[in-house]
Parts: sequence; structure tokens; C-alpha cells
Amino acid sequence: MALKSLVNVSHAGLLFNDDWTRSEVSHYARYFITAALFLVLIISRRERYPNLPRLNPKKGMEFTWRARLLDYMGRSRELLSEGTRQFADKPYKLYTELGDILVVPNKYAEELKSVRALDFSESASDATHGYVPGLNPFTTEPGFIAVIQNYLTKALVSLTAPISLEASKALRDVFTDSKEWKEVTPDDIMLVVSRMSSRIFMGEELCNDEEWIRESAQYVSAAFQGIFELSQWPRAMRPVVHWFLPRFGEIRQRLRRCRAVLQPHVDRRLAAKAAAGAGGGPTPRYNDSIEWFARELRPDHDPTNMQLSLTLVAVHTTTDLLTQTMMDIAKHPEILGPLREEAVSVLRSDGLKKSAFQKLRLMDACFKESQRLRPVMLAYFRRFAKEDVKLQDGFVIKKGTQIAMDGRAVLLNEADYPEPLRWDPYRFLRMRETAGGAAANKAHLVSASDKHVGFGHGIHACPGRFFAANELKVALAHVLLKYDWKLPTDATDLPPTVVGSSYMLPYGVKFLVARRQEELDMDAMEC
Ligand code: HEM
Repeated sequence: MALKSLVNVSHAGLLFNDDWTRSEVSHYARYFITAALFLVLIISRRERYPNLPRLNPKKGMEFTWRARLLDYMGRSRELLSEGTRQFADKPYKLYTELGDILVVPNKYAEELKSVRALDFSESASDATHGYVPGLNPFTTEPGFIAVIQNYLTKALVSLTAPISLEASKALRDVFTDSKEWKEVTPDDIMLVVSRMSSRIFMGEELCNDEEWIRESAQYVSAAFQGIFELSQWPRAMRPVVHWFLPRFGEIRQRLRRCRAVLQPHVDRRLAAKAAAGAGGGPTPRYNDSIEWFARELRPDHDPTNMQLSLTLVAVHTTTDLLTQTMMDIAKHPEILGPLREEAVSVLRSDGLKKSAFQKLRLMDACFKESQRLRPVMLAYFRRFAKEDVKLQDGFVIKKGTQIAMDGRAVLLNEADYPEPLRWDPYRFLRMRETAGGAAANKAHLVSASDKHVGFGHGIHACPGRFFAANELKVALAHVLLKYDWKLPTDATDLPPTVVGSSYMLPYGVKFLVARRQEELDMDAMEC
């Protein structure tokens, strides 16, 4: 069978383009892809849970899952809500970009939250194809999370002031000091977040290295596009198909370029340490993640992969929540006054300390509310069962199953959140003040709980949330005091973007910003 018709059968030309048609694909590859396709057909007929209902079964003459996958990619929000409505408290099967998954009801969240046999990293790496050469930064090394928990979070005490300084410089460059309205996009906001994060990830010397900023941003952009392209192929074919997709050549080349930029810096550090050791002088000390990884990971770890991994988990997610919250505030400008008053009052009395930013309670509540209404993932608690897991009611999650839960069923639950679709900046502030004990603690932005799963839940809940919360508040404090912002008329009512399990900023969102006279000069403040 000709390659073109084979691809058309499996993908209806979705990924079929001129590059592919022109490319020289060997006969061997044709046979290999044919064999792989048959394997997919066979595998796709094997049901792991024959007695459980399926929300999106194949229709009529559908031999592969392609049509169901495409349907899920565009309608995941409706499908997940439909699943929760139809199957309420029962698990059901759903075909998604993660493959064939088991959607588990939220009632199991507490019981499953600490089960070690349910792995997150394997599930995440599979969803982002971390097994594909060039996407290696999407697979993290053992020890990566320990670096976040034991070094990054602790460094916030000493590094909050430098992060604030970097925010100030980045905003001056990106938002500018112009008092005229100026257009700003999420990419601009990402530049600010990226510079703030790099200050702590890479240290003072490297955080403004333009070559690194450019090369790493281009790698990340190409990688995300590649992930999206490959997600549209059946899971069993992905380990082979990427070799034939032009995008993946580009991704691998961009990764090599990142390595070429970063490695000389790492080598210079090693040389400086070796020279100090040989000469008996003091060993240079660095307080950044390049150093932390060197201490905690295997000696042969790849520093470039680790930096890109950090960027991938940290920068996009933080930019996303900052931008979403700025959008929500722009739609409710009456909250600007109280937010500014809080920032001025707390920072004036406490200075640029980590503890001061923890006292910004209204701001904390705004971020949490924005995250409640649009978390980054629709299907949360994504886990891969490394062993059979038996639940108290007798249900068994079988080894090899990919599970997920419907996050919006938790976040929009009317019993916990009256008027669940309304953005209420005081909602979590009221909860802190009126609910006692544990319930009050659950109202904090950094609290990952069964009531708010924006940062996930259980032993794999986001370990970077303390860092993210600090960075978000530093950034928003600067923006609040120094800028007015609004949504231009063509960006006031844009719907969020849904691509499979990802729930993203509206396509085309932008702001108009203008410099204002701040009540308090954060740059001149004592640390
Ligand atoms: C607003 C910003 C962020 C959001 C919304 C976010 C969200 C999430 C979510 C939903 C998960 C999955 C948790 C689960 O399934 O239970 C996760 C995991 C993770 N996040 Fe974040 N994250 C953010 C920032 C960060 C930052 C700044 C870092 C690192 C500095 C980070 C590092 C990680 C890591 C390493 C994991 C995997 C945890 C594991 O395997 O156990 N995240 N994050």
C-alpha cells in the first residue's frame, strides 16, 4: 500500500503535508509503518476493562481511534462534563491524547492521593513524548523534585529581593515606562516571568544571556508544536513516526544549539572549581539550580536538559496564571483599588521579604480564584498504575492503566463554591476568615487539596507551587503599582483555548498597559 494512502487511512491527511510527500522515505519505513499500523489495530481492539462503559466509542466504520481522538482534542471539556454527568460515581473509559484512559470519579481522590504505585512522571513524560530523542527535557531525572523542594523553595528567603529587582528591570524593558497605552501580549509577559525565573535558576551572570534566552525560547516553542503534532498519531506509532516528521529534525537541532550555548558556562564553572582546588584557594560558590543539580543528580546528568526541564514546568504555567489573573482583574477593575492598598500597606511595613508577599491575602485569593475557573489541565490527577491498585470498594485499577479525574467537577462544585462560574476575588479571603482550621488553610493559593486541584493533589501535587506563588505575587505587585492595564475591545470576551486535556489562555488575548505613578517605590525598598 502506498505510504500516502496508509497515512491517509490512519490520519485523514491531518499531518500529511508537502514536506512529507517530498521526503525520501525508504521501503523499509513503509513496511515498518504498515506493520505498526496493524499492531495498533490489534491493540486498539483489546479492552482492558470490558465491563466498564466507554464515553466515546468508535463509530461505524472507524478502525482506528483517530476520529475519537480528534473529537476529544476539540471537545474535551464537554466530553469530561458529559462523563461526570452520565457515570457520576463510576469509572469509565475515554480515548484521549494520553491514549485510552480510565476516568476515575473524584470520590477516590482522597483514597488514591498517597498511593506510590500511581506514578505522575511516567504519565507526564508519555503525554509529552519524553521518550523521543530531542524531547529529553520532558523527562526528568530522579532528584529533580528534591532540588525544587530542598533548594529552590528554601532559596526564596534570600532571593526574593533579587527576583523583585529582576522583575523591575524586565518590566521596564518589556512594558516600558511609557505613559501612552502600549499593547502587551502573553509572550511579553512570559519574557518577564522567564527573566525572573532565570535569575534564580541560572544565577546573576546567566539570567540575562540573550543567546540562551533566544535559543531556549525557540526550542520550547518548536517542542510544543512537535508534541502537539505527534499527539495526533496513535500511541503505538509515535516512537517511529517522529523520525519522519520534519519538525523533529528542527527540535533536535534546537536542543543541540541550547547545549552549545550553556555547556561552555558549565565548563567554565567546573574549571574555576578545579583551579581553586589545585591552588588551595577558596572554591567558588554558586547559589542557583545549575549548582544544585550538580550536587543532587548523577554526575553524568545533562545540565541543558535540566535547565530546559525547569523552564518547561515553571515558566509557561506561571505566565499562564499571571496572565489569566490580569485578565480577570481587567474585567473587574473595581478590585484594583483594594489590591493596590493591600500591596502598599504590606510592603511598606514588611519590605521586600518572602514573608511580606505571603501577607498579600487578597492578591492570593485572586490568583486562586482565577486558577479555580481555568486550571491548566482539564483532566487532573493523571497517573500511570505501575501495579494493580485495589480500592476499598473492591474496584481494581489494573497495572498499566493510565487514569485521570475531571478537575472541573471539583473546581466548579456548587456545594463548595456558590455561584461557581462567577469570578469572586473575595471568595477565598472569606474562606480564610470564616472557615476554621483545615478548611481555612485550604483557601491559600499554595494549598493543594481535594477542594482545589489547580496544582494537582496528593504526593505528586506541584512541588514548584511555593516558588510560583512567590514569583506571581512579586510580579503582580510591580504591575499593580507601576501600571494601569485594560483589555482592548477586541480581546474583552475571548473564550479559553481547549486542546485535548490542556486548558489554555484565550487565543489572541492581549492587554493595553500604561505607566502610572506608583504610591511606593519598590526598587528603593530595603530588603
Ligand atoms: C502557576 C504555576 C504552576 C502551575 C499551575 C502548576 C501546575 C502543576 C500541576 C497541575 C501538576 C500536576 C500535579 C498532580 O497531578 O497532582 C504539576 C506538577 C509538577 N510541577 Fe507544577 N505548576 C506550576 C509551577 C511550577 C513550577 C514553578 C515548578 C518548578 C519550579 C513546577 C514543577 C512541577 C513538577 C516537577 C511537577 C511534577 C511533580 C511530580 O512528579 O511529583 N511547577 N504542576
